[in-house]
Amino acid sequence: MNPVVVVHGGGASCISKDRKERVHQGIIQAATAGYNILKEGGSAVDAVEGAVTVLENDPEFNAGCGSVLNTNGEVEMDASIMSGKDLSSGAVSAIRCIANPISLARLVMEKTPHCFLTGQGAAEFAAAMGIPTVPGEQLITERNVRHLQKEKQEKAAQKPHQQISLGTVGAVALDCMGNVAYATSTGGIMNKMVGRVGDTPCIGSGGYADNGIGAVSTTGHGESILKVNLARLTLFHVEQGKTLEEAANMSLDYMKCKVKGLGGIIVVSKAGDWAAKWTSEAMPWAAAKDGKVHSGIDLSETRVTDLP
Ligand SMILES: CC(C)C[C@H](NC(=O)C[C@H](N)C(=O)O)C(=O)O
Repeated sequence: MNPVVVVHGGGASCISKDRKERVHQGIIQAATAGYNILKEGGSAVDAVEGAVTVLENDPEFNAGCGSVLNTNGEVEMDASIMSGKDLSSGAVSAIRCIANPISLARLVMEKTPHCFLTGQGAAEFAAAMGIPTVPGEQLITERNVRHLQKEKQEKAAQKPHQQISLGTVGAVALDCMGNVAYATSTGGIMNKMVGRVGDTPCIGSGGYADNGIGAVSTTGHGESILKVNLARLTLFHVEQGKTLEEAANMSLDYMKCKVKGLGGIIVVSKAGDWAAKWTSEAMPWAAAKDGKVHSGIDLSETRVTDLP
């Protein structure tokens, strides 16, 4: 089986030109990291964790360092991961002071009898697993401090505004053994209430993986994604015989019509086909397969480069 990895960097609105270049670099780096793991015989779970870790460590994206701030100016993160082999899943929500929530989600999947840990219990589990804490400020970027201020001012003035380009991250992969997996990680949405949990850690909404069908990772307005179970809905359409593009468009359209929510989807099938679709203004994405990486941010341009 030829391995495939697809990554996304959130459902973005207008990205400035110089930021576009940095976002593009980051997304390619993550796809390459995931692909190299698969090439070296790593599993789909290893690949999605590896790709998402690269993006959590990149301050341009809304996950790990670079996460958006809640209404108190703090970072609270959500993440989940799933193996399509046996549907094993791991999720964490409202996580503070940890560099890589996706690795904690994987530990929940592999080292506990549970699927989902939150708040204090998740923090205690992280400590027990030897995951170091980082000072909260280490995850906060100047850009997000500015954005929170702006968001609060606009809200106070009741100006119509759109959430600016954020950058939730996700990955899907198919490995040489025919296993699929997904991973999604986020700081959530800016100016959210303390304790707000979105779609990202919820299996079926923030992602889904089943070897019999494929794997999906989502981004977008979490409350809308939760209401329609966007990831599982997409795979349902694939199960019904739709192509990946049709399935992604159908579930995104449904979310738009039913709850006026915008978002984006990456999907890989058990056969190794893939698609990236969005109803937000843009979505940074990259797909690595057969030694090449295809990538794009908006509809204006798709690049193809050879993998090193
Ligand atoms: C405004 C939206 C399209 C931006 C998008 N946000 C998420 O994906 C947030 C995540 N699904 C949640 O609700 O917690 C982003 O970060 O790029």
